[in-house]
Amino acid sequence: MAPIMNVQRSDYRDAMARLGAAVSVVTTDGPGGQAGFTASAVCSVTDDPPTLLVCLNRSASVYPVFEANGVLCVNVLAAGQQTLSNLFGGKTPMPERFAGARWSLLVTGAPVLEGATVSFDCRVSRRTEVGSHDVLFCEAVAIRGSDKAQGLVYFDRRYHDLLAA
Ligand SMILES: NC(=O)C1=CN([C@@H]2O[C@H](COP(=O)(O)OP(=O)(O)OC[C@H]3O[C@@H](n4cnc5c(N)ncnc54)[C@H](O)[C@@H]3O)[C@@H](O)[C@H]2O)C=CC1
Ligand SMILES: Cc1cc2nc3c(=O)[nH]c(=O)nc-3n(C[C@H](O)[C@H](O)[C@H](O)COP(=O)(O)O)c2cc1C
Repeated sequence: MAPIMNVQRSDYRDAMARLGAAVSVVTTDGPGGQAGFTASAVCSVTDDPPTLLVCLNRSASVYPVFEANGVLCVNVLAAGQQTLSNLFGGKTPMPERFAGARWSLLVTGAPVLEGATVSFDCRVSRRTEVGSHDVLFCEAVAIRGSDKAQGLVYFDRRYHDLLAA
């Protein structure tokens, strides 16, 4: 493939499709109501204080809800949960999204997904605007993991189960 020098949005998206990533359903609940969306833009920042980041498009219908609540739970999807990724990936009404799985609570009240490989229950400690997105820095106040769940990766615009040997 020839190098691209003047990078357009479509070039960037095609290139990012080559970067395999975990897929999470990020949820919230509180005074702003209940909401959730699918995110691949999730990354560890530092372990002290335990902080990860989530990038959220300001034009997403869920944006004002996350802004109002200030808490969220990053639920990393397991093999076989790609249906949930599509359900939370846009357009579907919120009650329908949550009806697709079973949920519990940890500390903040944000919904914690049953069967996720791991869930990070967080308070949003800082946020910054970059282009179309807000980068939410999220401090983990509780974590719940599953030893049994196998991973799920989004690569080349498709889902791939990540099975341990
Ligand atoms: N960071 C984000 O906001 C992401 C948004 N999406 C959305 O999900 C839908 C389906 O996506 P794909 O099937 O992966 O095809 P696509 O061609 O829209 O995206 C390919 C890749 O580009 C990146 N990307 C897409 N939209 C982006 C955005 N607005 N800001 C920053 N990075 C972006 C992601 O890494 C994505 O996997 C699209 O509507 C897309 O906008 C998907 C992945 C990440
Ligand atoms: C695989 C996948 C990954 C996504 N990653 C992100 C992301 O990291 N950040 C984001 O703002 N939106 C991301 N989206 C899009 C949101 O999930 C979607 O915009 C959100 O559900 C809100 O849609 P709505 O405005 O119809 O409610 C992703 C979608 C898919 C299918």
